[in-house]
Formats: sequence, structure tokens, C-alpha cells
Amino acid sequence: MLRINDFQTMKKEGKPIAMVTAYDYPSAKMAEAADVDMILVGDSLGMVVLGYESTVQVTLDDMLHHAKAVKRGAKDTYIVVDMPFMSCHASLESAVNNAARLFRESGANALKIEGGTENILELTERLTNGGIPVIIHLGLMPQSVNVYGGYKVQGRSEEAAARILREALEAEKSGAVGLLLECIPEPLANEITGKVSIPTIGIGSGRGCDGQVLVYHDLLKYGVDRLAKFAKGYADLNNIASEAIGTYVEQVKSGMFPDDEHVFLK
Ligand SMILES: Nc1nc(=O)c2c([nH]1)NC[C@@H]1CN(c3ccc(C(=O)N[C@@H](CCC(=O)O)C(=O)O)cc3)CN21
Ligand SMILES: CC(C)C(=O)C(=O)O
Ligand SMILES: [Mg+2]
Repeated sequence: MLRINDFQTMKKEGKPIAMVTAYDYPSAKMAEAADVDMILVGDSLGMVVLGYESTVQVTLDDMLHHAKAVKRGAKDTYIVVDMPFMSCHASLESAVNNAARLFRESGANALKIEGGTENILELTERLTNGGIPVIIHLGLMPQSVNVYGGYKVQGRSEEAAARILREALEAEKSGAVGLLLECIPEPLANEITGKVSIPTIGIGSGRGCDGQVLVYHDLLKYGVDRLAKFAKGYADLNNIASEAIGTYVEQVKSGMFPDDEHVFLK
């Protein structure tokens, strides 16, 4: 299994980091078999696995349930788990307790937290001091979709770009072991990547990040109807799955299944 210092070395040597999300035992096994460098148990599971409108509905117990399954499927891959909606905002004390529980019970290698506010950076310092590696998620933070009024590229204005750059530098100072940059313009992601010594993993943030992450169900076109501009489908499991299930239904109805091969004759 790769460790956090390996990812720093990959950054230094210009070797891209490949990360994919996984949410359960089979997706984790597939990701590990494909030799991904890191798995993210993303709170996007609320949307692509549970069918919620956004990630806002996802709870700490949901994250634990899925993260444990991922860990069982990928025992030898670096696993990052998302802190879900509002789990870090009630108070520093409850945030520390929530993070400690998710980290301890999931067996994750690091936690990812959305936000670069002073409170989140203070939390990052506390968790780091306590032994929990933190990845800070900046740019488009899906848990704030109701504040933005939609999933929109962030950091397009000069002021917003300057703020995100400052948050990135402060996150590094607070001890964050990595940055997740979501949906920011490529030049801003490149500037951040050049100015921090911790690895940047991008989604919708261009070619210059130290690594890339894609949502499993987007990568495989599985259960999602429409891909965002930045996502790339490398397979079409929607068609494969619906054709296979359709054939099964036809064969049951026509009496073709089960056949001799699939019954116990005695
Ligand atoms: N299936 C899936 N893939 C994801 O990458 C993903 C999720 N779900 N759920 C949680 C968040 C939400 N994400 C999203 C979803 C949509 C856009 C989107 O449609 N963006 C517009 C940008 C419009 C603009 O501001 O110019 C796009 O056209 O891509 C972006 C990020 C990323 N995450
Ligand atoms: C989109 C990625 C970065 C994420 O946070 C998730 O999958 O939840
Ligand atoms: Mg997430």
C-alpha cells in the first residue's frame, strides 16, 4: 500500500496520482484490482448509490457503513473518507469527535473535509496533532450547493481566485496532507499546485494537478444519465446491465432459463 510520503514523492517527480471513488465491496475490489493509487469514499454516494438529490442528506453513519465495506474490498489501497454535511460545524469538540469516530471505525488512511474557513483549518490542526491526516477540499464544495444555488465553477473572479489560493496556502500551514480541488479554472489549479508542497488532486480543475479523481459511476456510466463536462465515461455499464437484465427477463418468460446446465437434476 502507498503511504502519504509516497504521494509527496509522486508530486515531486511529476508522476500523476490516479484516484477513483468507491462506495461498497465490489467497487472497492475493482478499484484495487485496477491499481488505483487512492480510493475516495465520497459523500457523492448519497447521489450515485442512494439516489438523493444532493450530498446534504448523507450522515456520518452512512459514511461509516460504506467506508467499512470499501475497506473490506480494498485492504491494500490508500483510502480517504469524506466527512459528511455539517459534521464539522456544530462545534470544534463535536467535529473532533465525529472525525475520530469515522477515522477509527472505518480504518481509513485519511479524512477529507470541505472548506478552507478558519474553523475548518483549526480543526485540521487539531486532527493532525491527534494523528488524523486531513485532505482539504476547496473550490466547488457540493455540501454548499444550496448556498451557491447550483453546481458552479468556483474561482472565476479575481477575488474568488485569490481567496481559494489563500485557503490552499493556509490549509498546507494547518497541516493538511493534500488538497482536493473541485471545478476551478485550470490556471488557478496550476498556480495552487505550484505553490504548495502537498499533492493536489483535481476534479474538473484541469491538467496541471498532481492527481485526478473521478466518480466511479461516471467513469463506468453506471446509473448516471448525464455526465458533467469534466467527467469521462470509459465504459457504458448502463447499456450492458439493462441488456443483460432484459435478456434474463425474456428467457424466464420464454422458459429458456433455467436450462439443463442450471438445475440440480438430482
Ligand atoms: N455523479 C456525480 N459526479 C460528480 O462528480 C459529483 C456528483 N455526482 N455529486 C457530488 C458532486 C457534484 N458535482 C458536480 C455536479 C455537476 C457539475 C456541473 O454540472 N457543472 C457544470 C459547470 C457549470 C459552470 O459553472 O460553468 C458543468 O457543465 O459541468 C459540477 C460538479 C461533482 N460531484
Ligand atoms: C467529487 C469528489 C471529490 C467527492 O468529494 C465525492 O465523490 O464525494
Ligand atoms: Mg465529497
